[in-house]
Amino acid sequence: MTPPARGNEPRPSRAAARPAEEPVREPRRNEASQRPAAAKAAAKAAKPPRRPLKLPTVSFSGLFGFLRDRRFQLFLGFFFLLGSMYLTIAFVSFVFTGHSDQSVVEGLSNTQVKEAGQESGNWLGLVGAFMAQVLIYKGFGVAAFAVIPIVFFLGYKIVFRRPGLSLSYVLALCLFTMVWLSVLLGYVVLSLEAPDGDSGLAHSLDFLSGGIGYETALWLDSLIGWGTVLLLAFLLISFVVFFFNVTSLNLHRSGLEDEEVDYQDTYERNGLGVNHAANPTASLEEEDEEEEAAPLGMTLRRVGPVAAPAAPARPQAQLEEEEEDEDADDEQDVPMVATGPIAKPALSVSVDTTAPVAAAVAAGAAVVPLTVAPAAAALTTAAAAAKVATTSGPSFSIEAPVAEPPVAVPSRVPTPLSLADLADPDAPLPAPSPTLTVREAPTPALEIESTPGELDPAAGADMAAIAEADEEAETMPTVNYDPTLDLPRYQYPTLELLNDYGAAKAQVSKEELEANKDRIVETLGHYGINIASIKATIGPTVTLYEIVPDAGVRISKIKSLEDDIALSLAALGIRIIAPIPGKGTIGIEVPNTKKEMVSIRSVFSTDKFVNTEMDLPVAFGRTITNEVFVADLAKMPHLLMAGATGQGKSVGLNVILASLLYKRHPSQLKFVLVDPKKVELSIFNKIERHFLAKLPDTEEAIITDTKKVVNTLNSLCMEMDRRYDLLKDAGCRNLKEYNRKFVERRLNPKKGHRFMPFIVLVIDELADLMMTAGKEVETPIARLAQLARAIGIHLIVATQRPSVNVITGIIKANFPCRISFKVTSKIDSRTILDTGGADQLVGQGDMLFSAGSDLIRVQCAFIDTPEVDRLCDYIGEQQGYPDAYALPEVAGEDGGNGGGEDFDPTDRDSMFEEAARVIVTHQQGSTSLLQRRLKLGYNRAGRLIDQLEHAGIVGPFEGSKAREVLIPDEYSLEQLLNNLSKS
Ligand SMILES: Nc1ncnc2c1ncn2[C@@H]1O[C@H](COP(=O)(O)OP(=O)(O)OP(=O)(O)O)[C@@H](O)[C@H]1O
Repeated sequence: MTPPARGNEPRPSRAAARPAEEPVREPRRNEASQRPAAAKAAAKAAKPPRRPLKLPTVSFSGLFGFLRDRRFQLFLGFFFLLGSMYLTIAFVSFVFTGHSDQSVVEGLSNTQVKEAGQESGNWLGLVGAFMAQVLIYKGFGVAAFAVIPIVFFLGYKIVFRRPGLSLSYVLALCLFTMVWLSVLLGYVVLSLEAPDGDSGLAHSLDFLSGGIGYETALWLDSLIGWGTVLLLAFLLISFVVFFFNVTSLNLHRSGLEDEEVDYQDTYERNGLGVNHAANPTASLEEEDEEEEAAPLGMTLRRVGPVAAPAAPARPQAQLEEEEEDEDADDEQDVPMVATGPIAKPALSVSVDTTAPVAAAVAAGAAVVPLTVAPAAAALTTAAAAAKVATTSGPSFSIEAPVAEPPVAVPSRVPTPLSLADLADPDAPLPAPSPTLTVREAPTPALEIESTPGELDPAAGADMAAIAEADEEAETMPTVNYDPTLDLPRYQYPTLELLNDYGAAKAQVSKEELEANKDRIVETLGHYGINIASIKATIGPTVTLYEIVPDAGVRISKIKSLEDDIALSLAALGIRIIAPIPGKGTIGIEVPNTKKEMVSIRSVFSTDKFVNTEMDLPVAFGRTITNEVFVADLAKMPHLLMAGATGQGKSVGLNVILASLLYKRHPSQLKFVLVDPKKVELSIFNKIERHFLAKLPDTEEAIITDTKKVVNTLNSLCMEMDRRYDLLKDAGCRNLKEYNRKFVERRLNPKKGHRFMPFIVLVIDELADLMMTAGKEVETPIARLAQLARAIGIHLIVATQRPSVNVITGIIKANFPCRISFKVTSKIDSRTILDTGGADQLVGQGDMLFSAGSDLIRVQCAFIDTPEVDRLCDYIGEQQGYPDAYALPEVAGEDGGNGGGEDFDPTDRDSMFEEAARVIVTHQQGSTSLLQRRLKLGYNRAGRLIDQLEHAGIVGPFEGSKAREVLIPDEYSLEQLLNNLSKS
């Protein structure tokens, strides 16, 4: 259902139209008119019939071509602006002079204009009096003032070309207000009338409603009587519901819903009409028609070079070709699109500091809704808790944070301890020393070293390109491009799609805590290790006991007792952290007897996730201190996941995908899903036209066949190659900078530039691929992992078998961020994390997240298959792109990037030789150079570069640098081309 591209419209170019007009030029007509009629007739008979082709072409664009003339637009725009002023003055004047002018206007047919004008009292003369009379007195009463903003807005839009409210938005609002208000006032006036049909007051007020308002009210009154009031109320409510897209009457809306409203607002500000309800059946053509029908200067969504909303998934080549067809001055005429939400930079990992407040609150009051007032209550409760802590007995104390910000608090009970219980002065206090402190304090924010992938400026800096890009910047329009306008009605998923498990139940009793503490103290005591103090922090899966040993005790001694302590506690999954980094204490993680399930909804509803400014935020779950753990995939920049079968990998992958689907618009993110197991990711098929990318001419977007995986990986390498070329051309160091520049319209789509979405490649089972395709997949994965960070391609690779022949050295070296669910042996744990510990996890989503030196234990959130299903249905049922996002085509079965010997010369592009000459003349092996010089689309230029590589004209891809040109001069090239054609 691709709508006709702009460039394909049967619109004659100016050059083509001119010769067609020549036969009817003035001089000939004059000559002809001077001849006698008979001679004229003879000449006419003798003249060969005029060829139909010579007739001037009559087309819409030809007829209304003057509308594109900026001078005419300005003329019209100022006409409206001044017109609105004129109306304002005339209307205000009517308030004072309307009564006296009434007879003048009504008697116009019998009076001379000059006379009538002299009689008229309106400040703007007879015309002013007439307009006010028609619009106010006969029309809509005072509500007719609503015409003024319409006229003003029309002029403003045409003159200033500013993005913002759309005309349809203002029209709908003003017209509704005008009609509704005049009928309401009509009804009021009617009600004030005496039953005998007249009343002085009503008569003096009847200008309020105007004739139309009064007559309509009268008609309604005779039809439905008092029901008129109800009808008006109903109309008002309906209008508000549709106009402001009210979907919920819940005043205590979660943050995520609020955010949707923000997006909505953005759309409205962007001039996208008023009804944003998802309309899965609305075709893209319809949208285009709407735009075409909009009056001059109001086609805000016709964003020219790139925004063509109806064909967003079109390959860039097509876009470019369309653009080539545009008139040269089209660029100036391109109407603007308002700024939309752009991904902002963010820290890579953050921790939800609300959790401790939640914990404290939850301990005192079980459920705290997501409103500000309860958050304040949280503070009060937390303060009370702190007070309790200071007054508690010497052998058992509780710390609770006081100064937490009043933020949204998740409705859950993160810790089983009841402050009320513990504050009870009569409660029996445990005797043994040392003191156990149950701590619900925040841990310091976890930060992964920010390693934004950047092109080496020295290697890639092409100063000429940068200068050129800057030069372009000056000539391009300054209004911003909004990629989300591709699918303006897209609704972000809501929390309602996810299961609500309610507030979690208390899992760890005070007795359990005390018993564990006693056993730890006792066990260590057996080995002569005395403890100064011990604190417990309760998490969803494990409780962390933090020990401060007596002075002089060696840490390595405690570490060596790990197994003994585990034995004496009779618990699996004990992990000893000695020392806890940055704290100088020793941590012993003991699994809780009853685990708490962390629902995805409870994680997604937190302030941390809702308000995150990360580019690709992933809410993994909760740390052992109950804090929500959100990390930025864009900063990781790739992720390796391992875990024995049944330990939560698939759920973990779904959590990652769901997080990204909740936070990104389809125009900003694409997934390439590789699922050798064939069943794990198939559920995401439904969002193919929104979020998936695939090779052209392939049926399924989710790749299950190894051969296709190789092609897809090679295609991604090509995409990476092209993106690097574009970045270099734009003088940008990473995707973010590039997209910012593009959004600001400082990059020219005619030169191949485009808005680039993030691409996330997910491989669900690497072991399978490595066994069947080995090096063929290892090499492109490693290349992508090494180089793709700066250009927004991120990899998530999962495997059941973290053995060294699957996670090879080269793969591992390029995945600094790793996640391990429970694995079966310490060796596996070392393979994936470079340290033990993953073998000690308790399963069911218990995981270790490693980012460089940090190792964080997280209980992965749980998302069930029906939830994923609902999420995908919700997105899939909305209007999407015509097809999945097209990855570059790869030349042959082997992917086109390698296999030089198998190259088939007959496959060469018809522009091969020309491309070779361009490359050799400029001594620059770049795809974008070919695009510019030969006016080619992306795919074709990319293919040409591959063919040139096969032919030995350019060297292999070198990341940020341009490819090396292997032929020194044109003479050598001609010889080579001769040889090639002979062979
Ligand atoms: N975060 C979690 N919270 C609670 N339970 C979980 C969690 N993750 C997984 N589980 C439980 O473990 C089961 C297995 O999880 P999952 O299917 O993700 O394992 P897997 O590692 O992908 O296994 P395989 O590799 O065989 O596909 C789930 O059905 C669920 O019952």
